[in-house]
This record gives sequence, structure tokens and C-alpha cells, in this order.
Amino acid sequence: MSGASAATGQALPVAGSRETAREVWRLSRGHRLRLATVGVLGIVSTGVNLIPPVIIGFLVDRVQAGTADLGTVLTVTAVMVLSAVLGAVGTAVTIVLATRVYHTILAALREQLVGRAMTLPQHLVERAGTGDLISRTSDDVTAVADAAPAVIPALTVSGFTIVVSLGGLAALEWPYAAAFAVVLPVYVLVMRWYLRVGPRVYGAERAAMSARAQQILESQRGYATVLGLGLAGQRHHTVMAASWGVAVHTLRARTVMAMLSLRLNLGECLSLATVLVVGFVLIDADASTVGGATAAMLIVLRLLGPINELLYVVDDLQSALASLSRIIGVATIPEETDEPTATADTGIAVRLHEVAFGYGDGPRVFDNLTLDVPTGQRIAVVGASGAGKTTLAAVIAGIHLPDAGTVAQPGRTTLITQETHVFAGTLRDNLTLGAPRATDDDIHAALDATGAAGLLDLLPDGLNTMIGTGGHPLTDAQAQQLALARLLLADPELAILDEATAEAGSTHAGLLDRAAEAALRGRTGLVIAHRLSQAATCDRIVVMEHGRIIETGTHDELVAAGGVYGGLWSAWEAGRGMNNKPGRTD
Ligand SMILES: Nc1ncnc2c1ncn2[C@@H]1O[C@H](COP(=O)(O)OP(=O)(O)OP(=O)(O)O)[C@@H](O)[C@H]1O
Repeated sequence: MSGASAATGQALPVAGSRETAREVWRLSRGHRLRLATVGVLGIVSTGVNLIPPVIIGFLVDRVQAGTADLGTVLTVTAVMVLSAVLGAVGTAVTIVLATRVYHTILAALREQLVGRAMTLPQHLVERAGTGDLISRTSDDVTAVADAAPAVIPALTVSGFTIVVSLGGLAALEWPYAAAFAVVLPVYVLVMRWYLRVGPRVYGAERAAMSARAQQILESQRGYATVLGLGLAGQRHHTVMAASWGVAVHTLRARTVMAMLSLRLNLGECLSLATVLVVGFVLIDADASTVGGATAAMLIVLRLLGPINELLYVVDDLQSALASLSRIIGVATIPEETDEPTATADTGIAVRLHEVAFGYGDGPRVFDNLTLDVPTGQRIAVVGASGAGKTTLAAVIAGIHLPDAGTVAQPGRTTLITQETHVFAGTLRDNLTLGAPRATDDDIHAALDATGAAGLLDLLPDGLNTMIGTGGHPLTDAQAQQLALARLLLADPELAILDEATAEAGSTHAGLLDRAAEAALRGRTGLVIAHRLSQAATCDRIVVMEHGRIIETGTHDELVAAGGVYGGLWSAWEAGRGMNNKPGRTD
């Protein structure tokens, strides 16, 4: 059994930078040799790219000394061409290898995210809003994937170019490296400013996107209600406000980008001016040659591009990192333990103790609710619309966490509501969702038990027929039968049916009642009963009114007591012209 206690935070978690780095490092296992190759190749190819500036410096000195001839020029040209070709090939291979590792790790992360998203405790998703989860599995994954073309060359080629060029410059013409080092703090300041401002701006942009996704989703889901209540204008306004929020935050992000560009131009200007002045002083003092100054200037010029590129992609990098930490935040949510909190030896399967629950900041649906469901018993919950029956079912199923009190229920619990989702896939896939090891014999037995075996004759490919979106259409009653057969295969300890057979219409009511009966047999059951005939077959009936349990007992006891249930039953019998209590079939 799993326990649930009072709710705490709201949004789905976001991983911190350490946790993100740790997870990426863990996922890189198996690719580390490739990563090492990327490192070695990157250093070698950027090292080769240092040859042209150095050899041009050499040529300048030879020309100035009057010792350059055609052979010198041809040799210099040949070396330049060769180094350019080698550098280009090395760079290309580095980028390809790094891209492959990047996408392989991202694919593993995406798989982990989707796997975790499918098994997240529902109360977490409900509290954060489905839009947040959808935005992470779509927008954020796309943002990390889309960053690859900019981030990979910057992190590999530009990063290596900066390190190798600065090292080369220090080794060949150290005074110029020292002069350039004087300007480096400007770049460090720019980077620090950007790292301080960037994550905040990009994080806000992503959060605004999540909020917009949530609003759009809610408008789509509640389409019928929106139309029915004439709320189209209001929903339009809400979605527009959320979209405007995205526009404002995107504009802020782009403004920060423009400010970055301005600061980088300033850094570039300072670098070139400093090296030029130092070159002039050194040559004037015979401490350097014109060739040396030329080589140094060319190396510094080659450095500026990668430095700018790296700082420019700090933008993409920040954005990708913001998304990555949101993905890892969900992918690494620890599994909840299914530790029993109401022990089997007490004979109690479900125990609610002084439970209080209200939606958001709204009024409490119930307060101080206490209920025990003995193991193996079938309890019906009845009451007027709005009494709190569905909310009670959701709290017991763990979809909503109580605001106060404790809920204990078996870890293996299945809730079936009127809204049955048929997944796009084969009939077999749909049936074995909760029981992946079920054999075809098990499936046939479950279909037989729920009276759905005839469905196989109607489907062109039997269990292999594609159903769900784009597949063979199913009626509501058939979808409900499948849900009950799925429950039977999953074989949970506790089955909660929330008016699971209510929508079928009178022609299918009996059929679905029998299917529900089969699905509940041999396990603890909680039935939110729409038809009193279904409640009457249960071991005990709980009558709810305004979030309180006002009566509880067997059907006969409650009818004999002549209370609320007795009145409801008389009205039901009169309406149906029935005089016999329906019997259980087990
Ligand atoms: N998602 C929600 N957000 C806010 N309030 C809600 C939500 N769902 C239900 N409520 C409110 O909680 C109270 C109990 O509703 P609930 O659906 O649990 O009652 P019910 O007995 O199952 O009613 P019905 O038989 O009509 O389904 C009602 O006042 C309802 O308006």
C-alpha cells in the first residue's frame, strides 16, 4: 500500500547545475572513448590552423630581409594549403563525432524523460499542470536538439581554437600574449554579465511558454464546456494574454542578445588596438620583428572570431541548459515507494484518516473524512452530484494529495473513469499496457470475462487491429469494455470504478455492469455508482452529502433504516418499476 500526505510545492522540479552535470556525465558512459577522440582531434586540428599565421610572419621577415625568392613563396603557399586542408578535415571530423555523441546522449535522455513522464505520480502532474510536462517533453527537448548546430562547433572548434591559439601565441610571441591577456578581463566581465542575466531571461521565456501551452491545452480539453457556456471570448483573451507573456519575455531575451553584441564589439576593438600599440613599441625597441608582429596580429585576429562565437552561443547554451535542467528535473524524479501504510494483517485495504482536500485555493470538498475499506470488500459510494464522490476516488487513487490527514491504499491500484483513453496502437498493445507479460490466452480470457470477446469478430485483424487515433473506431461502450479487460489483466489489489459504466446508455448498461462485475471479482473494489442497481450489489454502501459520509451500511440495512439511501432507493425502484434487489453474480 502506498501512503500520501499533505501537498507541498506546485511546479515540476528543475535540476540544479550540479545535478545536470552529474546526469549528463552518467549518460555519457559508453561514449567516453569517442569524447576523448573529439578532444585529441580538436586540439590537433586547431593546432594545425596556427601554421598559416606563423608561416606568413616568417615570409614577411624574409621579404623584409630581401631573402625571399619564388621557392620560398611556393613552399609557404604549399604549407598553407596543406595545413588548411588538414585543419578543415580534422575540424569536420571533430564536429561530426561530437554531434553524434550529443544526439546519442540526448536520445537516451529523451527516452528516460518519456519513460519517467509516463509513470509520474498523477498528483505531481495534476498540481504542476499537464502543460508543464508537455512543454518539457516537446519544447525543451526541441530546444536542446536545435542548439546542437550552434553549440557543438562553439564548444569544440572555438573552444579548442581559443586554448590552442593562446598557448601558441604565448610560446611564439609571449609579449603579445601578455598584451592580449590584459584585455581578456573585458571578455570575462561580459561573460559574467551575460551568465547573470541570461539564465533568468531564458528561464522566464521557457516558463511563459509552459504557461501558454497549459492555457491552449485547457481550452482544447474543455472545448465543449467553453462553447456551452459561451466562454470562447474569455478563453481567447486568456490564451492571448499568455501568448503576449511569451512575446514580452522573448523580446527581453533578444534585447539581452543585442547588448551582448555591443559589448563584444567593444572587446574586439580593445584587443586589436592593444596588440597594435604593443607591436609598434616592440618593433621600435627592436624587441620584435615585423614578421613576429604580423604573426601575432593574425593569431589574435583568428582568436576574436571564436571568442565572439563562444560568447554568442552562451546565449544558445544558456537556453539549452535551461531546457536541459527542466528535462533532467523530470527524468530524475525518484520513483515513489509503494510501501504499505495500512497493513494487510489489519484486513484493511484502504484507510482514510481525517482527510481534508480542496482544489487549489477553493473551499474544502471534504474535511476530516475517515473511512476504512476492508480487504476484499466492494464498497459503493453514492450521493448527489457535487457531493465529492469523484474527488474521493481521485484522492484514494493518489491523483490528488490530501491537504491534511493520511490516505493508505494498496500500491497496485487502478482507477477507471468514464473517460477511457484508447491509445494509438494494436488492440493487444492497449490491453497489455498494465500487464506487458500477458499472453494471448490471458487476453482472450480477459475479453471473455468482460463480455468483449465478440469484439474480436468485428475487428479485421483481431488482436493486431490498430485502434485509437487513425485506427479502427470503437464505440464508448467498447472502449469501456477494453478498459475493464485491461484492469482484469493488470490484476490490481484495488479497483476503483468512477461511474465507469455510466455513459453507455441503457442498451449497454447491463453488458457493462457484467463486465465491471467480472473486473471487480476477487479484489477490493470501490464503485462510484451511477445506477443504484449497481450499488445494491456491493457489500457496503457509503452515502455522501456535501463532502460528508452521512450513512453507511449494507443495502438492506440502509433500506430498512429508511434514511437518505432508503429514499433514493424507493425513488429508483419506482422509476425503474423494479421490485427485486439485483443479485451478485459471483
Ligand atoms: N477540478 C476541479 N476544480 C475545482 N473544483 C472541483 C473540481 N472538480 C470538482 N470540483 C468541485 O468539488 C466538489 C465535488 O465534486 P465531485 O466531482 O467530486 O462530486 P461528485 O459527487 O463526483 O459529483 P458528480 O456525481 O456530478 O460527478 C464540487 O463542488 C465540484 O464543483
